Amino acid sequence: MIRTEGLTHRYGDVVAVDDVSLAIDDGECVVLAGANGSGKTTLVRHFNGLLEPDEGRVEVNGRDVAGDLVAARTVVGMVFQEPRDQLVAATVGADVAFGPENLGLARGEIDRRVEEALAAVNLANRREDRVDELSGGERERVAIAGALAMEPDHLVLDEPFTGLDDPARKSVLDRLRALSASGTGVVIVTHDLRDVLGLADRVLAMADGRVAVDGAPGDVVDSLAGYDIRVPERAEADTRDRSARPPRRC
Ligand SMILES: Nc1ncnc2c1ncn2[C@@H]1O[C@H](COP(=O)(O)OP(=O)(O)OP(=O)(O)O)[C@@H](O)[C@H]1O
Repeated sequence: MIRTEGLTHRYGDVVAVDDVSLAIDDGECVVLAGANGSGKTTLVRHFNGLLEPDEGRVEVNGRDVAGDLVAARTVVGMVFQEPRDQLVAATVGADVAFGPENLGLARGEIDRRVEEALAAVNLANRREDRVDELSGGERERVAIAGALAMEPDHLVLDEPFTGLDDPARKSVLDRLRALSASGTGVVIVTHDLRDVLGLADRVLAMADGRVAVDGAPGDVVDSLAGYDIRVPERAEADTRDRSARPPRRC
C-alpha cells in the first residue's frame, strides 16, 4: 500500500501538493487526473522518494519512504513523462535488463522478465535494436518495459500513452489490467481519460495541489469536466452503464 499523510510540497512560493492524505491499495488501479500544473507529477514523485516532503510523510508497505529509499524504489516502479531520460543502455534488451541485473537476479530470471516485458509493449524480437535508433514512441515502450521487468508492487506511469500507437497502447493496457488483477497496484497519471477511464477502479482528480475528486469512475465522471479533464462522451456513457456492476480491476 502507498499512503501519504498531510503531504505538502512547495517549489519556492508555489504549493504544488497541498496537504494530501490518501491510500492506494495493492492491486488497485487508480487514474490520477487533473489539469496541467495541478500537482499530479509532484505527488507521484513522492511515492518512491524522488522528492522530499516539505510537510507530512509517505509510506510504502508500511515503511517510511524517506527512511529507506532503496526499498521504496524497488517496490514502486515509475515511468516518467520524458522516458528517453530513463534509458541507460545501448540496446533495447540491455536497457530492460538493467534494473533486474541491479537486483542481482539470476540470468535465466532476467531473460524471462526481459522477454515478458518486451512482449507486453509489442517489442518482442527487438532486443538487439539500438536505443538511439528508436522512434520516440518506441523509446517510451522500452521505458515501460524496463519498469515492468522490475515487477514492482506498485507501478506508476506518468502520461504513458502520449507517444504510443494504437496496438502498443492496447498491449500496454492489457498488461496493466493483468498486473492489477494479479495484485500489482497501478497508478496512471493523465489529464486525458479517453484510454483509461473504463479500466480504473478509482479516479482521483487534482486541482491546485489538492485531491478534489476521489471515487469510482461511474460515481465521479460527471464532475470531471469541471477540472479540465478530458472525458469523451462515449466513455462517460460506458462508465455510467458499468457503475451498476461490481468494480473491476485495471
Ligand atoms: N521543478 C519545478 N520548479 C518549480 N515549479 C515547479 C517545478 N515542477 C513543477 N512546478 C510547479 O508545480 C505545480 C505542479 O506541477 P506538476 O508538474 O506537479 O503538475 P502536473 O499536474 O503534473 O502538470 P502536467 O499535467 O502539466 O504535467 C505547477 O504550478 C508547476 O509549475
